[in-house]
Amino acid sequence: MVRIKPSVLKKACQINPLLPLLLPECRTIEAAQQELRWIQNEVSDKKRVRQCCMLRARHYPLQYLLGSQPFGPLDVTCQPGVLIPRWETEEWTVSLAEKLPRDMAFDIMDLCTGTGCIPLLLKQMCPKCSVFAVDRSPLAYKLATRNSNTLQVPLKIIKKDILERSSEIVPRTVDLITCNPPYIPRTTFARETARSVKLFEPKLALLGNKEFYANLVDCWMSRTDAFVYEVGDLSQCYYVLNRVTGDVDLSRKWRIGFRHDSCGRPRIVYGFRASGSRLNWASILVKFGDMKH
Ligand SMILES: C[S@@+](CC[C@H](N)C(=O)[O-])C[C@H]1O[C@@H](n2cnc3c(N)ncnc32)[C@H](O)[C@@H]1O
Repeated sequence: MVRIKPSVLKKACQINPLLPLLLPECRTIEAAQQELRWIQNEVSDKKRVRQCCMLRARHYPLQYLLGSQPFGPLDVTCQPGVLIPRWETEEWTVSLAEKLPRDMAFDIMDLCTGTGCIPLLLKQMCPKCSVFAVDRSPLAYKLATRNSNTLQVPLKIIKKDILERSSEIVPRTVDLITCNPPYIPRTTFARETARSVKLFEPKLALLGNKEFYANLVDCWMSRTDAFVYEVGDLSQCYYVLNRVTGDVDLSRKWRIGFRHDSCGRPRIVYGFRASGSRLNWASILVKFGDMKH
């Protein structure tokens, strides 16, 4: 990472002596000023504002300090030990929610739910749906429950390891599965992950690779009509595509697409049954991404 020039630090200090503490994370004076305003808005006590800035200098995440993160129309409570919702996830979740039918009752299950941000937003925007949310972390389970209660968005929250026998999680099939699994491979974690994430966000939420996409094909596709899975790179999209096209039965029954985020990075692999579903997924997901199969 490029070091901050002494001239920038000096200029920041002249504006406000707290700004240099925010520069290591914010990088520019303008971004540091914005962040200081956010902290001052949330924290009235001057001593506490300084403490927050000192924690930021040590790369402590802003959302853990302020206690929340906007996610679409919702303000989701954040706590250490549970992944902070990302803008990339918010972007596709809002786009998906806008495409789902509002006037129909159907079932959604969000796997690896963390704060519950994805199912909370889907349920908020499609109130007739029944929405399940699953996570193996006790902290995530507690926080998703708290978010569901405080936002008054009812979810059925389940504490379970999804890589274990999936049949025991919910008693039936669902119309749609969403999932943002841990997808950063160990080999790239140390090199490519931001320091604040490496130091302060839970490894359980971050480290993973093909196992969650293998689990999708092996366990979950038989129990849903459609799925939307976040990915970290194109190899994870192609893993799912190749597993489906390499299997005569799956290949005949399923359509698969990829979606990029607004920065042009691969972000989603999604799929739906070609026929026989309660909902017309081909028309719902028609402009969600690019069909590959
Ligand atoms: C990348 S985070 C996503 C959190 C949230 N959905 C979001 O988008 O902000 C992955 C989540 O998966 C959970 N997790 C990891 N392994 C799991 C497993 N085997 N079964 C269920 N949940 C798991 C972690 O606890 C974490 O909350």
